[in-house]
Amino acid sequence: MPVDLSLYLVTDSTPAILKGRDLCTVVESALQGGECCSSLLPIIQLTPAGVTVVQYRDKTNDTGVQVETARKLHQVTKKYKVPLLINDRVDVALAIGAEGVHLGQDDMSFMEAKKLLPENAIIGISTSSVEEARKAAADGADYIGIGTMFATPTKTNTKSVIGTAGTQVILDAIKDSAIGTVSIGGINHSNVQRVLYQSQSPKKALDGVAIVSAIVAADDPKASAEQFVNLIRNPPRFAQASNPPRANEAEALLNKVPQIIRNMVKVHPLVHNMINFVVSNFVANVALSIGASPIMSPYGDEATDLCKFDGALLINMGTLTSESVSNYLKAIKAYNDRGNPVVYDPVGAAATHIRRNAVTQLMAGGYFDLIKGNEGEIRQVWGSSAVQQRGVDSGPSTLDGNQKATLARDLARRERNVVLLTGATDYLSDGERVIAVENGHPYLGQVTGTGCAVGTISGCFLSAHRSDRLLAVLSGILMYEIAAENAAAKEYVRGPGSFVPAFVDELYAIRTAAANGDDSWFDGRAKVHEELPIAAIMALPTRASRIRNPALFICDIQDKFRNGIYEFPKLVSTTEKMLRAASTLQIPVFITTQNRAKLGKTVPELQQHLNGPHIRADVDKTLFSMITPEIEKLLPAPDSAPLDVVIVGIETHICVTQTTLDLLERGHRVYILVDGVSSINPEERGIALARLRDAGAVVTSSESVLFEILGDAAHEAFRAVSGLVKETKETTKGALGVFSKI
Ligand SMILES: Cc1ncc(COP(=O)(O)OP(=O)(O)O)c(N)n1
Ligand SMILES: Cc1ncsc1CCOP(=O)(O)O
Repeated sequence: MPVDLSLYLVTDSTPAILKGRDLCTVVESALQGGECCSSLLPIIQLTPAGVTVVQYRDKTNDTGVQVETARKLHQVTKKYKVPLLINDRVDVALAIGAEGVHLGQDDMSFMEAKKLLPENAIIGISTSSVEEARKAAADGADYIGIGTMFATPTKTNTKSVIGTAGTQVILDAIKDSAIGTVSIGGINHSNVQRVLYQSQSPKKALDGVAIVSAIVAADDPKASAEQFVNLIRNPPRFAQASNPPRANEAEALLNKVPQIIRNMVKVHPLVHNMINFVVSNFVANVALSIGASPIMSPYGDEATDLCKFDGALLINMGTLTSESVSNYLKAIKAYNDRGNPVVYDPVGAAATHIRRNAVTQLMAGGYFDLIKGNEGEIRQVWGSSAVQQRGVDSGPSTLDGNQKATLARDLARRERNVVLLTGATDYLSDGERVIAVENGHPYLGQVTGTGCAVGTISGCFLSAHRSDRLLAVLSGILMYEIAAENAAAKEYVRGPGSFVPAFVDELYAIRTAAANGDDSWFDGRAKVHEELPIAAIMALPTRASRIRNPALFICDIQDKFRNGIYEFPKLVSTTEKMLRAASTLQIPVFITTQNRAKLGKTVPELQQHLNGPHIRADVDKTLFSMITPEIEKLLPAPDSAPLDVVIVGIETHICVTQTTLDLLERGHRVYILVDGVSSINPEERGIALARLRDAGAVVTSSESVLFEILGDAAHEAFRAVSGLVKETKETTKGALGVFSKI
């Protein structure tokens, strides 16, 4: 049955939220938030007019009180012609004749509830992953509650906090279904528009938001509901229409750049820098030299006044302190509320635990018009689990140009903003267009602050040119990088030291030329082209880091191969050790055989270890890859919980290779045990392992993996596993002796 989910009120009877008030009175007040229109509408409204659904969620009272309260609430909701759903309790819903129920993953199944409830009852299901959402849609649920959007004190036992990015993935996965969708968790007046805007996938958007505390705990629930209705009806102020690429996009953009620079100089924008202390002075001088007005203020409360100058805010977390994040969040809110541009430079994003957390908090806490960073930083923001960053440098590059372009494009698409991935070539994308810029000079990499200044410059251009953010940032980078080339070409510039003053002079020279309407400095100088990204960043190899979610894959260790495969018994002994450890640690095991009828079963030495609940599959196949449809069905979706697949078996260059590539392609991480894989020709091993390492797999040893899974000598299985390692030390040595020479 269709249900208007736009403003979905979930009740809470805990004293901290209800504050001694009567629940029915609070709910009635919230329902009055749309009273002007609701009496004209049928019981299931199709236009948002105040609270559109109420869910009675009571975790404290016993059944008798719940039935009594639900009955009273139903009187109220009926008056406002709004459906009442009961959380968890089908029996309570039946007792009072409620319009439906909301069920969690651990509650009565959809099918059972469907059997018990009347034909037209509304049934909603909580989901936090793609599989749960797909299942609810396939079962025929009326809507899904997707969450938890943001961590919230109202429900602390939530399975996962998925944010707008996770919600978007779920919406995308069910884009072909008509099922209703509502987001829940930590949603309030200041983030509701962003939740709706940033969660949207190209083909499916949220139908509404479910709110507990922001309405039930509000001093004035009616005013709160009214405010939600207004916010839900309008896009956030920072929302922008997309600019789909046209033919010759780079050329079309370049034609506009001089004009954009002239305009920026004329506007003389203010740029509010919350920037690291190392580069503050240099960056302020750069901003002045291009004709902007910099102010450096790390004090979040000051932003409420500063944002009124309608300039841009730069968040550069280069010298993070314990107070930085809360100050940033205040400032971001002030600029977001006003619709003024915010630039995020996640300096050193992957370097430390504190910085990684700061990235998570800031990404959840506000909207950034531009995210600018090097490869390591942008990968961290994207959510790669294994970024290596030493200090603030990018760390070793793992992506080629095309992959960088794809990363920038996909992050911009996901966040619905603009992303600049900096490096010798800069990749700039708004989620549709990707522009590669090859201007600049190596001296820029030798002077502290030159990267940070790009964030500030971008802010200046974003605030002066609002209609096309990609064009604004492109103009800023070109002004900056051409000035660097001009400075480095001066005969008195001998290195980074003499480069700095020359660079500031050249920025000033371009600014002066632009102010005089002279664009000759730009003629033929831009080294810019359009980059066509590959399919999707999901296809990028996910480099493995720490093993967190292990699974053991045993590939085709069958009798018929015994005589042909190089050092077969040693591979079997490694596999036996891994199977025994998997049983102790209850690691899920997936086994395949290739054409069992012809090539025989998994070898007898391993058979005794192939029982138990952790043995998830034992599949015969003709495919070379182990990722058969049967096994694929059993794997978790990588966006919810990528596996750390430890693989052993044969042949390295055929079935092991194809399994590894399939797993990487699906976003899982793969660890190939050098002492557990073999081929008929030993030379094939080295070639295949090198290829798979390039593709993103980790080539390692059985013992190393076992200790990594344990992680701590205090692990309850430590004694058992270390005992096993000791017991098998001779066979391990033998296997390494032959297999480690790759
Ligand atoms: C609309 C909506 N979505 C999700 C939930 C959470 O339900 P559940 O997972 O069953 O957790 P509890 O509410 O039982 O704590 C919900 N209630 N409503
Ligand atoms: C019931 C529930 N399920 C996931 S989060 C949540 C509580 C949401 O409460 P609030 O709107 O106060 O953050």
